[in-house]
Amino acid sequence: TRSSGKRHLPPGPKGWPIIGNIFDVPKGVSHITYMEMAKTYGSDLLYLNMAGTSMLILHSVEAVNDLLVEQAAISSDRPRFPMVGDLCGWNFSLSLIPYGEQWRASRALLAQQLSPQNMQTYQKPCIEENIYQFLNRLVETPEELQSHLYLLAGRSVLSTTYGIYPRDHHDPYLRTAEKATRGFSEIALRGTYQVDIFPALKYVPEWFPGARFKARAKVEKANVEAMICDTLEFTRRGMENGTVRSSIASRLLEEVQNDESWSEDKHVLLRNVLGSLYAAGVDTVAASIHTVILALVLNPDILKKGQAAVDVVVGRDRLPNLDDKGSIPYIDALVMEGLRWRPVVPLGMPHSTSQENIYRGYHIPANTIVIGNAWAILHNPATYGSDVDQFRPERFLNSDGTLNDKVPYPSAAFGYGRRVCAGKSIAQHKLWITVACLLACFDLEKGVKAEPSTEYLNEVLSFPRPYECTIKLRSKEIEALIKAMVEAG
Ligand code: HEM
Repeated sequence: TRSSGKRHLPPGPKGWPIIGNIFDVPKGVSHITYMEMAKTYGSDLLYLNMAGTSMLILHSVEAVNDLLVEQAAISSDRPRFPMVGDLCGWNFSLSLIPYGEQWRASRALLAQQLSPQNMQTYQKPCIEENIYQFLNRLVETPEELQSHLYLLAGRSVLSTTYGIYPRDHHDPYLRTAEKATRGFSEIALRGTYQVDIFPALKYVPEWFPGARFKARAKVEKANVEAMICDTLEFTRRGMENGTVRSSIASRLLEEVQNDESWSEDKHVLLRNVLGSLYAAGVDTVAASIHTVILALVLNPDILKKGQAAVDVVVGRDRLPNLDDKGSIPYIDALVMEGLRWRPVVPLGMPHSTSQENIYRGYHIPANTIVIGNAWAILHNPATYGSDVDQFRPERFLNSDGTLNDKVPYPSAAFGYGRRVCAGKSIAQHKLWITVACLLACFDLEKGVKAEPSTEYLNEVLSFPRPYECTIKLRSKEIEALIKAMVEAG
């Protein structure tokens, strides 16, 4: 066992002086590498020293529950991100802000807006309208599945958050938000920037040789500011001249008008919370849906079962809506299996400890980065069966087709403890209605040119490499139903 002074650290490779284990860990995200490394130490805890920063990777539900849920009071901070946070300006974002008063106030604002009551009144009609538009686009240009999916996910966040309803990919608000978010993904990829390993570099001036990262950061910062400010300004102006539809922003701004204790600080808080949602809630949702579509294309028998399950409940005279959620367990099983089989954030978001701790006799220093390896948890044969690498929704079902509550929900896909995904419920609704509607309307088949690749790109998020598939309407009547829903919306 290694030690820090006299105290024992959890198991992990020995490492070099100063740089520690930097070279033991490949560039990019590496959930499988960590899982394999943990196995070689026969431990669900894996400790690495990243040039002086302690990192602890958890590989079991037990360790995650003990450290990130039970001890959330000391493990809900975030590490600092010198490049993406300090220099590119993402520190405002709810996903990155330190654990404290501002974080608490932000989560409270969202919890209130995303409450079940608000979900029924405000989010549900908006989510449904977006999905029917998406189906209509798929009827017209099925070969553009990928870009329709991103438009669906982006439009859905912009409309529920700000009342912005982009018509197409050229919408300026959509483009600005996409640009900022793409920048985030490129920059946050571990190992891309030296300043993340040696934070003192952030003080070197822009003209200094090798400081090109500072020029990049300036451009990114401008994109981020445009994303969070222009959108809220759209809602504010729209409210003044009565042209904007209700949204999370408009309802919160209305509250402000009646709140005498409202201050500039609270306004900034509101802007920042809302500005956090696009980056957190677009690619995650699009990638999760993409995974289920890939699985359906690869498994025609599962597609058929899903279609039959929807048809029995919904019939052929209407499209599914969110009131059907709860009565088609096969769709729940499909969505859960997608989240389990290929979790979008396989290593979750890193937490950080705010004080030192002893766990199972091991010393865990203050400011240790704690990562829950969702992939390892969701691919544990003891929980999900020996065929964990297969896509098999039936694992979540009893033989009579009802949900089997003995098989745990793949909650690791949404993170842990107090920092658990703030959009978990809204995301579950979006995934459910999208999968139900796709099955009701289309036959999804392999493309003619090539077998779909099952390869995933593991960047900040994990998503399928684009694949070819054929999307055909199940009948002419369904096209009429889709058109009618779009016109009604
Ligand atoms: C399938 C879709 C989604 C997945 C798999 C997902 C997953 C995650 C994960 C793993 C985290 C980190 C949790 C942790 O630190 O332990 C997270 C955080 C977060 N998610 Fe999601 N998410 C999804 C969709 C959404 C949506 C639609 C929204 C909002 C509209 C959203 C908003 C957030 C926010 C604001 C945070 C930061 C929470 C904090 O740090 O306190 N997410 N999400």
